[in-house]
Amino acid sequence: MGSQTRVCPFPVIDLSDEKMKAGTEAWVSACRVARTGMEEHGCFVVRFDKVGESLCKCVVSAMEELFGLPVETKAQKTSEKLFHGYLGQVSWIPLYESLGIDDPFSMPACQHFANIMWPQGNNRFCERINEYAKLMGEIDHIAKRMVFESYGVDMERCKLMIESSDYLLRCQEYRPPKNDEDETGLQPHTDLTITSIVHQLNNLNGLEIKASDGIWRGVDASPSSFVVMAGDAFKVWSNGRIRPCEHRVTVSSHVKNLRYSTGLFSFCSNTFEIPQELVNQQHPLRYKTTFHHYDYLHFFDESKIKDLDTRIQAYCGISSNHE
Ligand SMILES: O=C(O)CCC(=O)C(=O)O
Ligand SMILES: [Fe+2]
Repeated sequence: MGSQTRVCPFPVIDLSDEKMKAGTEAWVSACRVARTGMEEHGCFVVRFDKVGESLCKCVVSAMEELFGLPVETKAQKTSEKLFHGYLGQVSWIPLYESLGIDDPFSMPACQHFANIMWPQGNNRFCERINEYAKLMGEIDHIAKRMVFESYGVDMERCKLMIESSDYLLRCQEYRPPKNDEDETGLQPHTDLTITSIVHQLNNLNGLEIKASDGIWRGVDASPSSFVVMAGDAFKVWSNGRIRPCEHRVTVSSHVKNLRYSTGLFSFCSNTFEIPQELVNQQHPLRYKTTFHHYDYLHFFDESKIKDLDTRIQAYCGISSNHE
């Protein structure tokens, strides 16, 4: 499974390419690829070799150590923010377990998390997670710069969005299905984030994305392959141009190992405004200009509206132009 190579069905940007520097031709064309990927499929794939196999292996062992803890210990990571705490032992997604590490670029924040899991602390865990999260952060920042640039939105606004973002590293473990158990790891959904950077950490496939033609397609796992997905908030930011990425996880019953994946999720810590550059005659303003991200999470939690467009429209839509 994991080592099969197929042609990637989604646009790919090679960040390991030396020529990929702001201002170069390669960069300008990558910006276009990023935007097209976001508008058509809600995602693009980046090749990024800075994480590398050895850090990947270290993070996998950190995950094994973390998820090997008793459920009561893991359940101590709670959060008032939706999907930021421990999620596991859920009847409709029995294969899935996850834990969120808030503010993972900060070493003290990683230590705060580790102290909940290991009262005596766990420096090795913190160092690995912190190093890994910061590298994923680089991908997040580059991806956002590319999208902003391709829309001609002022780079200062991009900086502001990055600076006013809260990051969460969600660590996920999926066990293989038993006997005739269903292979569903996670049901189809879009993330509530601005962007989510997803990494299939231990080389086991499972992530599937609904492409623009409506067909579910898998993304091959590799240590250097990361999927940049648009979440609901990015659709609002783009005044409806970006399509949030619809994805799901399927865990093959042929594989006997646990599957580990991570997601670097970004949320706006307060409010953002839809850039003026994205509003014109062809694209009249579709949403209230100011978007309050945590309020949206709260709205989702209360309303439980599953359909993405209905939920965005109900939360901040201003016209009757449904898609
Ligand atoms: O495990 C994966 O590959 C994706 C996880 C995911 O979609 C999520 O946590 O929202
Ligand atoms: Fe997701």
